[in-house]
Amino acid sequence: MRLILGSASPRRKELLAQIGVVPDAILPPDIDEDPQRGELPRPYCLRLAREKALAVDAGPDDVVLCADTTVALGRRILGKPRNAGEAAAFLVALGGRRHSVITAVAVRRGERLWLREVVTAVKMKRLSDVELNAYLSSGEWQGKAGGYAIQGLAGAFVPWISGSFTGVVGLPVAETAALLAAAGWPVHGGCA
Ligand SMILES: Cc1cn([C@H]2C[C@H](O)[C@@H](COP(=O)(O)OP(=O)(O)OP(=O)(O)O)O2)c(=O)[nH]c1=O
Repeated sequence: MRLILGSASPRRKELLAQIGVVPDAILPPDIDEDPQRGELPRPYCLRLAREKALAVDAGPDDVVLCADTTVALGRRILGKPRNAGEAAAFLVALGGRRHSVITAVAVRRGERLWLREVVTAVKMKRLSDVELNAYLSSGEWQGKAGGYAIQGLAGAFVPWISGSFTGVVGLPVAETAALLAAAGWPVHGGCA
């Protein structure tokens, strides 16, 4: 039995390491991340996590772990911005409001699949032009859903969250540990 992390995200690898889990292999899946017409954020996020887990080439006894993080502003899905202009538009839309960050985690072993979503409410303050421009110049928005990373400079813009901090960063570790255990992968809370 091997543990395969199906993710190109360095954050997910680090968050797994935080709970003492080290994958045997990292095989990022390549799937189409475009939302379907009219698709809502939560079903979208669950669908992507599932599709990622199914796209990883693994043996029948291997445990595959994948996740997807989606920022939802009401019914709107904010994915990874394609450029700085789109990141700016996302941050302006998020400023002064509450939004949700959904992370869906999928664990697969052979034909069996365990799926779980974790939704966290996040409040972002309204950014001044100086803050917005400094953040865009930092480049930290790149590759991040919603165009920000709470674990970096944007932490200064987030006065409040309700839910899972690790879920916002990309992998809710408590729920992930439970899913891995359900699939038969031993997680010992740091004693692995
Ligand atoms: C909101 C938020 C997102 N993110 C990141 C987590 C995810 O890596 C990314 C959302 O993109 P995802 O599509 O979930 O993941 P990914 O493309 O980085 O990696 P893979 O599909 O191979 O697993 O946004 C943060 O790091 N901090 C945050 O505060």
